[in-house]
Amino acid sequence: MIEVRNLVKTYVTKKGKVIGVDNVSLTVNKGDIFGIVGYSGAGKSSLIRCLNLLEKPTSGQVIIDGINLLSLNDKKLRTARLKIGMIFQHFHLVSSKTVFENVAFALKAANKSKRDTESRVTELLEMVGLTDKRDVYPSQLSGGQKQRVGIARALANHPSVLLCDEATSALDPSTTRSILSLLKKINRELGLTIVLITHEMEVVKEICNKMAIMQDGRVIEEGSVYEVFANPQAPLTKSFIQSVLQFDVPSQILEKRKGTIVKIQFKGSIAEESVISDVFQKFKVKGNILHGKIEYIQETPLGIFMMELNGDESEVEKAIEYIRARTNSLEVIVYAA
Ligand SMILES: Nc1ncnc2c1ncn2[C@@H]1O[C@H](COP(=O)(O)OP(=O)(O)OP(=O)(O)O)[C@@H](O)[C@H]1O
Repeated sequence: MIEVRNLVKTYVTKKGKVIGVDNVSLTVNKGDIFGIVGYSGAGKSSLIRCLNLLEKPTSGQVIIDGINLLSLNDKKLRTARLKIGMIFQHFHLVSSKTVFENVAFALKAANKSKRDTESRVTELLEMVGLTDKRDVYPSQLSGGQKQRVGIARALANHPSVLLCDEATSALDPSTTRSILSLLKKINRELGLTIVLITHEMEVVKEICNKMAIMQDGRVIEEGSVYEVFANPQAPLTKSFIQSVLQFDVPSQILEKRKGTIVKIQFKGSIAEESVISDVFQKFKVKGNILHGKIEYIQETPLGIFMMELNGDESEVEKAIEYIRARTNSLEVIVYAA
């Protein structure tokens, strides 16, 4: 488990103080895949680099598996860091070393014997699907393969936490998916806690169970990925969600409609019920679906529909109340002309 308490990171520059992280407190539970999202400059890198003290916090606490990292001397910190793996956007591999040597290098710090190193690296390369690449150099690998080496190296010392610093931002969409599914597999099979930072909401939607949104060094919203997607509060969160759920009806289309336009969200098992068809049976209203989709987030459905309802005002009103009561989430976008 990771606990971040009142973490502050300020940088002193020639132009004065710059705030990287502004009083952030977070809890990441064991086994979580925790995504931290924000635009460039929001403080994500500063925060994740403070989690293994690559960046020394100005104040606050970072407690990993019960150990306050800021209380450790250099030697103890080096040992504690072996339990915190990290992967990077640009992989950070040593170009003059082979794949095997890059991974083995991580075991040097832990003083492993040659034989233990050989068997551990072999096991790791198998885990990330690179057994046949053990003797090649990084320049002969694709971006996805380089990141797999990075993952193998990060896992070498059996860490309990893996920090991912924009780990898929330099990769194409299909390679991104394969790396994300590898991370998910590692999380599931090894019970590894993963913290990742990204500016891509798609990444969070794909693998995280918890998330936080950062802006100006602060966490402005956090929670389970499903709840944040279904119920975003802050304007920035809403715009991030919009970018991935892409729920837009052109205004020219909306302007032409004569009925009442409603946006309905179906959460969880309600998305599998027949609320909409029931409405048409129960009330004298006609419906016209303008947009609709069901997203699966954390394997739980989230349905979003935009509909035009036509009929007598009182029937439309009853239909709206019925849907509202069943879904808990109906927003009238435009009332009938
Ligand atoms: N070494 C540094 N010296 C001075 N200021 C810094 C340093 N590192 C980060 N900052 C500043 O701290 C703030 C947060 O930057 P940070 O890199 O943590 O954000 P980010 O969300 O990771 O953005 P990006 O994705 O662009 O890296 C920014 O204003 C940035 O300019």
